[in-house]
Amino acid sequence: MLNYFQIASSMIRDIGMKPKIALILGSGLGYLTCEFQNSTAVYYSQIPGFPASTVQGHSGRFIFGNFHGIPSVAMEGRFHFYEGHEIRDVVSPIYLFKEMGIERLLITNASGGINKTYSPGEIVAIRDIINLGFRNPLRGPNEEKFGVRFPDMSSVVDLEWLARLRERLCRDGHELKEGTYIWTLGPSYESPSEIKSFEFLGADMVGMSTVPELIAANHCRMKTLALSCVTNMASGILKEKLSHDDVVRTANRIRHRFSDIVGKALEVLKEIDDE
Ligand SMILES: O=P(O)(O)O[C@@H]1C[C@H](O)[C@@H](CO)O1
Ligand code: HPA
Repeated sequence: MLNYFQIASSMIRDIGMKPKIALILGSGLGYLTCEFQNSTAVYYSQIPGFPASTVQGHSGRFIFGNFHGIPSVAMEGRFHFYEGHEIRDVVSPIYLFKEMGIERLLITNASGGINKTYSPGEIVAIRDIINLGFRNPLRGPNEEKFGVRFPDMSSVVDLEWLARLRERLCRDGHELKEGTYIWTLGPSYESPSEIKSFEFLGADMVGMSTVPELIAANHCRMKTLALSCVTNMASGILKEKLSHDDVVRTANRIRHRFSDIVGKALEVLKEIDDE
């Protein structure tokens, strides 16, 4: 296992800043780091033993900088199980962030909409998850320094942060929908019959990431918000075939709205932390 403490300490020392929040940027959503001020990049390949990112729309680097006045670090490129990584490696950034002293995490992703009230380009907050990947990143010996053997999963996101963001957006005349995200292994998209069965299970969105990250973040008690960009309706709902190029294109198309919501999520966080 990587020595997260050693890596985190040397990164913080070399960069000369201690981030307060970490962001994981999903497919096509890496553009948020353009808004970082005084930024420094650290490529995953510069970190000995760290996994490499292989997916189009995921650059494979950390960006450190000031984001909406908060010292932040963002992952441009996450690790997916389907890339061939071990499940523990998929969540290695979460424990690295924890060792940097970070208590807040904002996860983003691209997903397929199962709930027919959603439409492509809509941003939905994840309220709950279904682990259909049947992989758990906590399998194996428990690292007691991070968390307990059997973590409670009754709320995988920080409900106060979510409620405050919802209120804030409502004041501006926008509704923030909340839904359940189901994780499949990928990399093939789902079949129409799979989507019908996921709907029956209670899922609103489907994707190939995020669930392992939420389990690990919950394990080490990081307060997390998760925003999903519904880039397409899930398989079989509309006539169109699914393609990753379209996923990335839609994520890019809604960049202003996405960046506005993320900005407000950080603003409400400052209010919460100041209280
Ligand atoms: O990293 P995310 O979950 O945003 O990426 C989604 C899931 C697959 O990696 C890819 C499929 O288009 O986009
Ligand atoms: N299915 C799985 N993952 C996805 C999808 C989808 O329809 N869209 C974006 N990521």
